[in-house]
Amino acid sequence: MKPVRVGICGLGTVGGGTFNVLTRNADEIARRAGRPIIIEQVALRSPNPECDLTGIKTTHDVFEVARNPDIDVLVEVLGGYDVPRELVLTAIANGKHVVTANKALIAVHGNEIFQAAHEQGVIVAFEAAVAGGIPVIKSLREGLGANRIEWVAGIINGTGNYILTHMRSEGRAFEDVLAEAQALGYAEADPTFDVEGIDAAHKLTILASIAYGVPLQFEKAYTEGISRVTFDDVEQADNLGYVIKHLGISKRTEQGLELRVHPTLIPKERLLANVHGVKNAIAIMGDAVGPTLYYGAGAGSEPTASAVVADLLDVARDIATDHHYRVPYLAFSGIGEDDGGLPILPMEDIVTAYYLRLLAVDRPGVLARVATILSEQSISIEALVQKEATEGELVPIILLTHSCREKQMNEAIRQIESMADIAGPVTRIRVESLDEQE
Ligand SMILES: NC(=O)c1ccc[n+]([C@@H]2O[C@H](COP(=O)([O-])OP(=O)(O)OC[C@H]3O[C@@H](n4cnc5c(N)ncnc54)[C@H](O)[C@@H]3O)[C@@H](O)[C@H]2O)c1
Ligand SMILES: N[C@@H](CCO)C(=O)O
Ligand code: NA
Repeated sequence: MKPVRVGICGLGTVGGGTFNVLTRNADEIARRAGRPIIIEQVALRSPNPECDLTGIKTTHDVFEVARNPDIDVLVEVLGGYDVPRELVLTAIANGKHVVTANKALIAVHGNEIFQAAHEQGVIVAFEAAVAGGIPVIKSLREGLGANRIEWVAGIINGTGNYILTHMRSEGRAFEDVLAEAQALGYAEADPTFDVEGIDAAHKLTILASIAYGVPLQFEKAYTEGISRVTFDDVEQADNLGYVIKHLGISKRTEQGLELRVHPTLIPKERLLANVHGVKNAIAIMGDAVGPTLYYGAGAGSEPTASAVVADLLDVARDIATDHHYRVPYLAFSGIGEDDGGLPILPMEDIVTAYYLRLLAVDRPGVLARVATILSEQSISIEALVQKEATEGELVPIILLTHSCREKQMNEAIRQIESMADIAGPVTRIRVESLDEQE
């Protein structure tokens, strides 16, 4: 059987892992694919000490790979938006299949890329782009194909979860743990993508398109990161029986789709609350199957390579199939031009419970006024903790509310922040009690 010839563009964390897994497991992979998958060329800027390139054709020009007539599949593992977009479109125009780990590329330029690929009849596969080594795209797109998906919620940024885990378990500072995650190869080239929630929003955008058959709409995702979560919030949440996790959440409602990424309080006993370090987990609710959970390494060299190589196997198996009969890029037939009657909802319309932390002057009547403001917005309080203050100091007040509309909470926070006896901004962390164990 003719081998499938691969060109790898980028030999960093993921590219290096892909090179090594493909080389090390070549025989096993060939038996699975029914033909050998060989590395024909590697485009790199600098050597990767983990990879032995003896006998491999190399280049510094990634576009040489996209135009190389001896290559069947281009693997894009550079990172970024612009060069990868041009590279992938060039490869597609040259009739090559594409495998990428780049969620920024798919979330922002995916609609255009899939259209071009469809016209050329080539495959674009991106399992590594969401939750690294966890085969969540395949599970959602194929394994859950019978279901109407009700919600998807998960920890989908390894770096962020690594930081929250080590802040909680060791009381370490944010910057210190971030530097460690970067050294381990988990973080994006620009780590603000990890800590400000952008990377998770890219991934959630992709998951929502596959779950509900809507076009990729990254620009409509609500995005909030973990950079403002303090050790005090982590401790307060712990005292109340919760763990703070950074979640991507997309729920189907009667009005449309929620698409939001933010720190979230989760009850300690939930499975998602017990996903630590660089591990990711995604809970998906289907109407037929019920709740399901996918867990594993969300970042790192070989775990991510595991997904890249699995996509190469799919390409090797599907290469001879008429492209009209292949699994569609985003699971639904058509390139996602129609939103199936599911618009993405503005953040003001979502309904959730909240954790609030306020700093108040220790004076009678402050708490009563806060309670009145909340009740005027029809927000009821589930729990309240007021810490002891020493004379003249500000006291932290912690509140847990029942569910309300975000719009009402915005108004309540605006009024609370304008009270003379409240110092500084109110911290707000949303609470989710999604029952993935139901
Ligand atoms: N690191 C992870 O755990 C992980 C997991 C899933 C997905 N991803 C995604 O995989 C992609 C790669 O991430 P990474 O962590 O391997 O990054 P990296 O920085 O370790 O590797 C990227 C490599 O590409 C090279 N490169 C960049 N532009 C180039 C060019 N024009 N020509 C030749 N080489 C070029 C860089 O020199 C570098 O070696 C990104 O899109 C990232 O979001 C990473
Ligand atoms: N920077 C990403 C890599 C995996 O997509 C993360 O930490 O999750
Ligand atoms: Na994956």
